[in-house]
Amino acid sequence: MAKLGVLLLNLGSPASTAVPDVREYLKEFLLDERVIDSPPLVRNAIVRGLILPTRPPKTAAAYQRIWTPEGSPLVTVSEKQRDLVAAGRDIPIALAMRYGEPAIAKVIGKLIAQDVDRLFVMPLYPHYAMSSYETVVVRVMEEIAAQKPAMDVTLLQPFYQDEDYIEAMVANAKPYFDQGYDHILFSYHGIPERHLRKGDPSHAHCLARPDCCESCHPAHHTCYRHQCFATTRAIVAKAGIPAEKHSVSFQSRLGRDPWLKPYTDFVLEELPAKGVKKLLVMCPAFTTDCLETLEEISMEGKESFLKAGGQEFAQIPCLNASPPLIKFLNGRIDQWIAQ
Ligand SMILES: C=CC1=C(C)c2cc3[nH]c(cc4nc(cc5[nH]c(cc1n2)c(C)c5CCC(=O)O)C(CCC(=O)O)=C4C)c(C)c3C=C
Ligand SMILES: [Fe+2]
Ligand SMILES: [Fe+2]
Repeated sequence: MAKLGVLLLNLGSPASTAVPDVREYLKEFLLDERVIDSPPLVRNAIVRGLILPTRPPKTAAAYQRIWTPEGSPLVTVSEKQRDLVAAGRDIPIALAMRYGEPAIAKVIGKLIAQDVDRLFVMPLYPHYAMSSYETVVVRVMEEIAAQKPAMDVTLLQPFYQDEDYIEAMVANAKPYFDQGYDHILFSYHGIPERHLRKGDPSHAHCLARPDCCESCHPAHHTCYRHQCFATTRAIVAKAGIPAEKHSVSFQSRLGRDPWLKPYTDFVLEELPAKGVKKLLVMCPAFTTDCLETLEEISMEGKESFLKAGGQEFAQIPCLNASPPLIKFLNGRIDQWIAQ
């Protein structure tokens, strides 16, 4: 009989808000070839020469604004998700982070020490990007190849239009939708446009035309932009959000290269002039609240929207450790067990 185990994964946070810990975290994160995808010498020069000497104090200050007595929201809420999924199950449910702790190598080592030989790997990213889903899966598979190559592994695929995930998103957001709004902004983490083109197997489809993501194409299997639009369409259809009352934007860009547009920070400043006074922001790229939702959107974004003439602003919380998310994860685990 196979011994089953489940591994939940997310991005990870610094060990603390101290500048040296933040620098260490940014070093591991940004030296990842799937995050800054320049040739190694250039990547090293950019990260070690430009980013690490200047960015850590700014990032540390941002983390200080959201840090809780228990630690980073992303990590502590992920631990709650793990504990809730584990409750009532008699198989190991583990949690690891792509960067920082709990580290993938150690967590896989512990699962192997518990004799797990059939593993369900669950990256908690709804969408495929080489800088999120792909890098964590590649890292997990490298570690399994090194520690237990015979492991029987199943991967949870990006669940951007999974009906149960969409149902969870709508259930979680309903109290906010019911309060009324002028506009809902679906703000997704951005990626460089180059990353979309790299992931396009035809090298001719992604971003070749503005509506590339609307037509049928095999590139969409790995097209982050297409998948973000598909999530938005599905939520909008299920919740009955009018076409003229929502839009999509992309946040958190880094560096000077073009990233997916429109940029959330610009959109937040423009919306009040278009008559939007009461705004809801939803961030479906994140299953769990983190620096990018709690600080960049709920603090910085709110401030710039209000400064530009907006009157009411709310960020709809991510699914976090809510019953709808736990139900969704348990549904996928039950499906895998039954296979
Ligand atoms: C939702 C998936 C994510 C994608 C895709 C993604 C791409 C991506 N990110 C950076 C650079 C940074 N991201 C940072 C924080 C951060 N990013 C994600 C998720 C995705 N990133 C999360 C969940 C978080 C928050 C982590 C937390 O501890 O709460 C940061 C750190 C903060 C900062 O200094 O701004 C950086 C840097 C790039 C370059 C990129 C794609 C190429
Ligand atoms: Fe990021
Ligand atoms: Fe596309």
